[in-house]
Amino acid sequence: MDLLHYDNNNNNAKDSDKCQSHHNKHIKEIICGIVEEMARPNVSDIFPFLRVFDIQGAQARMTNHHAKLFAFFDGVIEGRMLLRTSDSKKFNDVLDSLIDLIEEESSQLSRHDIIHLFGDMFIGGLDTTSTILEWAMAELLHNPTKLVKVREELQHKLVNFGEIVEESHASSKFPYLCAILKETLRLHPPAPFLLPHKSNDDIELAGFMIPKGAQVGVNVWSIGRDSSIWTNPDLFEPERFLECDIDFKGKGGFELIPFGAGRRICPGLPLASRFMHFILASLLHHFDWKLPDDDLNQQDMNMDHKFEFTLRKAKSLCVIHIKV
Ligand code: HEM
Repeated sequence: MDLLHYDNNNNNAKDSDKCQSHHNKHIKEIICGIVEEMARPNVSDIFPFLRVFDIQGAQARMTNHHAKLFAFFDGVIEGRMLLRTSDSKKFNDVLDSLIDLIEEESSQLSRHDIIHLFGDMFIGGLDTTSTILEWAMAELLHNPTKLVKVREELQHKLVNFGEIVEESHASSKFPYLCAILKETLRLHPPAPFLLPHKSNDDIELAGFMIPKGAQVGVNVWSIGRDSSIWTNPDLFEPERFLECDIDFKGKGGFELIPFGAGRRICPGLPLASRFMHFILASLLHHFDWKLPDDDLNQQDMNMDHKFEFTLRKAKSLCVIHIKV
């Protein structure tokens, strides 16, 4: 099921694509603005009494970005509702299902809720998912033997046996693909400090006193590279996950928690997990990949991080796809 079609009214495929790509660009710009703002150091986080003065203008800019984002979703919902009444047209995407819910008698969901729900989903899900896929592709191009191995796994299961794989069986059917994503999340967690948490009380943890009200960040990037937990922590070795049942669902151990753990674990985890596996498998199965000529040697690839709110590649990945 699609999340939402922005283009409610276009029957012409070409115009519809154009409109969709215009909206994609617009929404990407807004989300980038929000994510950049979240990453910018703010003196009010250190001296909370300064918050009311908004010295750096962060609050004003953030309010502006959110107003644009909410206006955008409001426009999409408005268009869709009109279309449903005038043409009885339905797209059967998530938006349609949510509108069905608000139209139910005594519904507890409002249009306002949908706007905020989409806000959460897009802010929380867009940059994180695309970043992890970029890193997974970059690691595979940087380690071509692993690229060959995962493509063989997909080829073997999908072509030779023509298998249709149920999502719930993905990890047993494609163990190497799953291991690649775990290894990518270990080395390049999109949210390297999770989201800021705040302690409700004074608490002593591992010998450290965390005072009530302190802001706490969990450095999952560093947990992922801790040599007391992982052998050769800086190497990309998906094989390490084939022999053990470590998962990223925040249950059991805490050595791999790119989505957080416990009560505030990422609510988008099930969706993100499906997206990541499905998109990566599709990219690898349907295309061959190579580096552009001037960057042919995979050892020379720039694999540095850019520490922002999400842990992006310092140099965006540039690759050539060849349809197979
Ligand atoms: C690879 C993809 C993703 C990663 C690595 C990721 C990671 C995270 C992390 C680390 C947190 C904070 C957890 C904490 O505070 O302890 C979080 C929160 C959140 N994520 Fe995700 N996320 C991903 C995809 C998504 C998707 C696809 C959605 C929605 C469709 C989403 C929606 C959210 C929301 C709404 C929150 C805030 C939850 C709260 O305030 O309690 N995320 N995510």
